[in-house]
Amino acid sequence: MKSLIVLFLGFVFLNFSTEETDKPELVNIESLSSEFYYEIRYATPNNFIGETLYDCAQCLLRPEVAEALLKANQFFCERGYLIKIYDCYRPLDVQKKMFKKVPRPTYVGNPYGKGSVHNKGAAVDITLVTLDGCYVEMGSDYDFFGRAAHIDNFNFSEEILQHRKLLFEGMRKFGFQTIRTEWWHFSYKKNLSYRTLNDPLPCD
Ligand SMILES: C[C@@H](N)C(=O)N[C@H](C)C(=O)O
Ligand SMILES: [Zn+2]
Repeated sequence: MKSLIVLFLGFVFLNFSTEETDKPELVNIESLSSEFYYEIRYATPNNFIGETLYDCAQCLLRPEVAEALLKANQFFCERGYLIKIYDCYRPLDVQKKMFKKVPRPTYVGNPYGKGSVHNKGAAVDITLVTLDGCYVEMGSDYDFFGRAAHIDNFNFSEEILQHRKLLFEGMRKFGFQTIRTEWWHFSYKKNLSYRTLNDPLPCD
């Protein structure tokens, strides 16, 4: 019995140490693929706070989430579109600033409750663009907090509904979940074991 317990503890310890030493917690998606477009709004004052919140424009994600996003991008590419990234990992302190401005958990995850899946490096805010980077209409601007952003609002042209349908289909296919109030937000399903982070973006 004693040796079984020792064996079990050894196994648990080895698993933890492998996870902590071998795998980086977050990867920069640019190091995995050059096929994304970027408009990291929180690295500019053009966002709903009106202030620059990040020191640099980077998309950091859990490696598993980054791999899933690469697969989704390939899916869209085969259909004539690519992903444009608005936001990925977001430090908890930035979440607090956002929540102070918009204390509505349906639009900004509550940093004093569960937080946001962005704070775990496991959510993305994205849209689609054409292969050469041209705008694709989704029915509202990014971070428009109102009915026009809701995914259960079907009061749009057939073209917009088709764009949204494709976006949701591609993302769900590779393990992302939608939320009802924001067409651009996708949380990776398997995020429960990831911890919340507050490290600033690693800008050189
Ligand atoms: C603030 C917005 N871009 C967003 O990501 N909202 C969700 C709900 C979040 O904060 O997790
Ligand atoms: Zn989001």
